[in-house]
Amino acid sequence: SIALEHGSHRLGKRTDEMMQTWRNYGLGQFIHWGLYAIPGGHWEGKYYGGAAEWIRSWKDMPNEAYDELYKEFDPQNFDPRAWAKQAKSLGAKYMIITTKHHDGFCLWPSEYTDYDVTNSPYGKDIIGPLVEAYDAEGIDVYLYFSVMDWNHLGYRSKLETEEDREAYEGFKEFTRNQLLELLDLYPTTKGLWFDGTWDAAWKEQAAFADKLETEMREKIPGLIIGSRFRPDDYGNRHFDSNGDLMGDYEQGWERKLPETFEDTKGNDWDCVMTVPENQWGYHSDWRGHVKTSFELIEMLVKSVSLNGNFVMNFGPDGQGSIREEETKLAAEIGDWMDVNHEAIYGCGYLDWKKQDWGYYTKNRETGKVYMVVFNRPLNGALRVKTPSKIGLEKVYSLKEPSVTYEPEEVHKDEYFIHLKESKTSKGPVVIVIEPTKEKQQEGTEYQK
Ligand SMILES: C[C@@H]1N[C@@H](C(=O)NCc2ccccc2)[C@H](O)[C@@H]1O
Repeated sequence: SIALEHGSHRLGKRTDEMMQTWRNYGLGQFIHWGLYAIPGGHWEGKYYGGAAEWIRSWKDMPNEAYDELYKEFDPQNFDPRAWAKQAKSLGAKYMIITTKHHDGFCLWPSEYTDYDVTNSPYGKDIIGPLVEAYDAEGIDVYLYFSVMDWNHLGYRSKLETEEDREAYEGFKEFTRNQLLELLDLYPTTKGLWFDGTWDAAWKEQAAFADKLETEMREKIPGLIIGSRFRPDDYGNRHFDSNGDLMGDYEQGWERKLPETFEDTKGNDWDCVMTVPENQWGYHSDWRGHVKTSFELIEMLVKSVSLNGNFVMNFGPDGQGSIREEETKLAAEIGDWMDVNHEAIYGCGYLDWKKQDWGYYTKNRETGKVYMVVFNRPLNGALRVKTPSKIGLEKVYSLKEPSVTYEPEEVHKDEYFIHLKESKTSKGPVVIVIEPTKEKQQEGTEYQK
């Protein structure tokens, strides 16, 4: 292996309480909110086809025009308690809020810049009331922070001249100050979700980032930081030059999902997902495919079945309202979660052979097995192959637990479970198996 000073500092998973809590969330809510919600993907009557939160980089949007938008930020509809209540009914266990996106505008009163909410007509802290409202609903709060900052004069994407390097030192100090300030102001935050760390300039900062990550972890013991923050000695993020995971979980699944357990390398991971194909900030004209609640539930279940968390994105509009499409999805997913959350919370990977009807999840505490059925076989017979000597002690549906199923053994350790579920059931049906205790399959303990 390659000698690294600033590579991964831990092999294997974190096993402490805060990480176990993180591992058992299942479902999270991402919120992308900021000045980009004001133009909402349009400028002077023209439609911007890129991601709405990147509109400042659009050739038809003069930087000067974008940089004046903070003078219009006055979201009178902003209601953090309503947002938190909606997240509760969705069934989200944690929420990630953009404190500062790539444009550099800060939703909290920062001592280190004037480019923040206190200098907008709104004039008040946004992050604090959100943290308070979500804490009150029992939803853990994580802070999204973009290292890339188009507003700061010291920011550089690459370091070419001596002047670049001097300016960038100031930018690094500014970045450190803002991060420590956020942890001081919002000490109940459970972790940081970093973004905008792909620049060559940042990839040269292994030592600085390593020291800063240590400082942040000292400020809030147990703080959870993913693989997208710091580069190793050779500029590698997510996995260091020896292939070991940086940070506490893999943060590489943005708008995509792993297909197999092997794709996850056995690590903890999250998938962050947009409702349209590629809009995080508010865009008033969603084009292309907009995901249905059925598709989002399948992505959620697939994530949990592979030991990941699924984080669904919301992009409130310029006045602070949650758009109706997202409200509708939150209600539909919430209704399904009300009945089936037992197959999500505290659940993870089960090493039984994947079948066509859908996904298995396993409750890490009870060992109960959940069959989440998305593809009902035409003959209604769900095939289940168990590891040898594991039987199906008790089988029932989460929706109607009183109705038990008698599995039909069609081969050794292979059964058919004949679905009785009424065809009208909305969304995937979940069948619960309480496996016999003959012998807990070796190896599944590791998957925890
Ligand atoms: C979570 C999302 N990340 C931001 C983004 O720029 N993603 C595009 C991207 C993703 C991975 C490598 C480079 C660039 C988007 O604006 C969202 O904030």
